[in-house]
Amino acid sequence: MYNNNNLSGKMADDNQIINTSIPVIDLREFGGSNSEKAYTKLREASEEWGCFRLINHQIPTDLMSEMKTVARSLLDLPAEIKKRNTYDVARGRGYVAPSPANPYEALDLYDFASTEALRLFCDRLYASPHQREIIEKYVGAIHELVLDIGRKLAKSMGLKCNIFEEYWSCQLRIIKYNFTPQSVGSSGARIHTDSGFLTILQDDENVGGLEVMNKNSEFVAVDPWPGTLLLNLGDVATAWSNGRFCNVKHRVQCREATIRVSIASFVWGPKNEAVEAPAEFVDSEHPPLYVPFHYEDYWKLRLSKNKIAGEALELVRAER
Ligand SMILES: O=C(O)CCC(=O)C(=O)O
Ligand SMILES: [Fe+2]
Repeated sequence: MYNNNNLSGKMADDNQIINTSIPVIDLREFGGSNSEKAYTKLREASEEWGCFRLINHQIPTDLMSEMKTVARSLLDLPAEIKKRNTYDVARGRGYVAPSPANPYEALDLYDFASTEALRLFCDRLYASPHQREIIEKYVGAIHELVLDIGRKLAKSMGLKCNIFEEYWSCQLRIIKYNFTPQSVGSSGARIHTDSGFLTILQDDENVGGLEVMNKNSEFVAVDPWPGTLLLNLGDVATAWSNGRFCNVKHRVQCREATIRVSIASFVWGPKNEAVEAPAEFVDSEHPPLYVPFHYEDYWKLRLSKNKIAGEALELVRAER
């Protein structure tokens, strides 16, 4: 997640966009005759890119489009109502308002697996019974997918556990970019890595602009692909895997003067435990790269140092 206060502005450099595609992971290939290949592909995508398109997943297409409609209508509510979206007043988390310099606005549902958090989010925004039902179904389906991906990622690395078995903090964020003719060519979300382990992104089905960085530090455009999801790995994934998983750098560029809506489901970190590489990833050739840390402490550190593109991991490096 990036610093909400400083998202926009033209990019200083004029990075070239590369015309290749990010890896595609087909969930139907797991368990069938291509299963072994599918796990290898998943591991390679996670190590080399830290992101991939997920196709043939179990979130129904209808639910995805209904959720998009709900997201749009909540983001279209009057500002006074959207401002009621707070879950942590002390830290200022909740509704992010757009400003002339910043075309981005967002509503947050922290802890989407909690019925109480869901109820509060809906109550504060005066969501209709239908909207509540859709949000509840959507976060339920995303939660199932998170668990499935946690099992598959672990298996792809030769582990038997489910990474997200313990209680992990998670957050649903619905985002609207109010792109105007003046914002074309500028940045809607500046370059960042996500601070947690995993992000499941339902990007806009029509409006592009999302770009991810490959291993050669080139930006690759992530074109819309309706019905699919984009999975990103963040800083916690890099720390947990003892440096094997890539925390993908990405940004959103304004390509056209239109509204862009995306829905991000973040899986941040274990609630009650430190982020630490499993013993299987550590040996004399692979000493621990990072000290164990609690996600919330890392999040605060990242924000206070304004290091949002993965650099904050240097601050939790183990001594050599
Ligand atoms: O809106 C998007 O497509 C990406 C959003 C994003 O990267 C984030 O919220 O961390
Ligand atoms: Fe992101």
